[in-house]
Amino acid sequence: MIRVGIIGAAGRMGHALIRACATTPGLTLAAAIERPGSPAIGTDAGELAGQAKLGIPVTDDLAAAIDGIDVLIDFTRPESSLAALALCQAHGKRLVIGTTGFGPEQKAAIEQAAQTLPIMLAPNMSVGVNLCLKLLEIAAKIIGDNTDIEIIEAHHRHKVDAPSGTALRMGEVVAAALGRDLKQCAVYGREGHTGERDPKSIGFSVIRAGDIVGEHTVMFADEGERVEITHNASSRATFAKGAMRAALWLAETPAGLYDMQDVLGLKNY
Ligand SMILES: NC(=O)c1ccc[n+]([C@@H]2O[C@H](COP(=O)([O-])OP(=O)(O)OC[C@H]3O[C@@H](n4cnc5c(N)ncnc54)[C@H](O)[C@@H]3O)[C@@H](O)[C@H]2O)c1
Ligand SMILES: O=C(O)C1=N[C@H](C(=O)O)CCC1
Repeated sequence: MIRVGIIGAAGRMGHALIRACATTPGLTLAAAIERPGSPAIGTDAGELAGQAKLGIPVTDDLAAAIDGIDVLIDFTRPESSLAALALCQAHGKRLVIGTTGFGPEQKAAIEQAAQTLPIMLAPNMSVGVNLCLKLLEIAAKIIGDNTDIEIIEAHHRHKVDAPSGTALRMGEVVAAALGRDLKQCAVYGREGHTGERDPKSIGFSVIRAGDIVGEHTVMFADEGERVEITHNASSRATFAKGAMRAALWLAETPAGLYDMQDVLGLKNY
């Protein structure tokens, strides 16, 4: 049995992760961690996630819990992920990171830690989104240079980072397939007198509304036709299932920085 720790246990993803862990053969929940001061501290992780009691009380002390786990799953905030990363490094624990919104220095710290630790970092753990990343690579290579590329994403009102990690990854995949640098060609929203569209740009548009779980469309638009690749998530269970798959995979994998394409065996497609 692989012993899983879930940090961010009281969050939207935390609940979905606790439920998924309880029903995944080969995994057992060994620790549920929340931020100090969270009203969830001391509650039973199973009950917190709306399920039967699991006998695992939610704690704010990852340092005390870490020796009892094999893989930590983190869906929190970048600063918290980095603090958890430092503890995982100190204790040699594998880490699945679903948190989004990392800056360049934070990404560099994760890359550095992955030299000695197995880490899986992915902004979206659904199979469907990872299939879309492959489709985007193909579409970009075939029609990307002749079309206007726009990425549109929509998420719930509580999301704190924009564009979504998934939208940014989609932009990176498309830019790489076209030999462009996303830092140079990305346009984040438009307002006022913008001038005509730069044909080499990749545009991003963001919607935050209600309880939208996660929607992404990449548009390749020409005169007379356009191709759209769309993924709509209707439940967080799809991300949680991917995280469980990643934990099982990472438990058998040597040090390195991996993404969901590695877990799903999509790298060489
Ligand atoms: N990779 C994916 O497939 C995927 C899917 C969904 C969400 N996400 C990302 O996961 C993250 C969390 O999303 P969410 O909707 O669950 O957010 P949320 O705000 O509902 O949950 C985050 C939880 O982390 C907890 N937290 C914050 N700081 C902490 C700390 N220092 N120690 C322990 N716990 C701490 C918060 O109290 C909260 O309960 C976001 O970055 C989001 O973009 C990724
Ligand atoms: O709910 C969120 O927050 C999500 N964030 C991820 C992202 O930023 O791409 C994935 C989908 C849900």
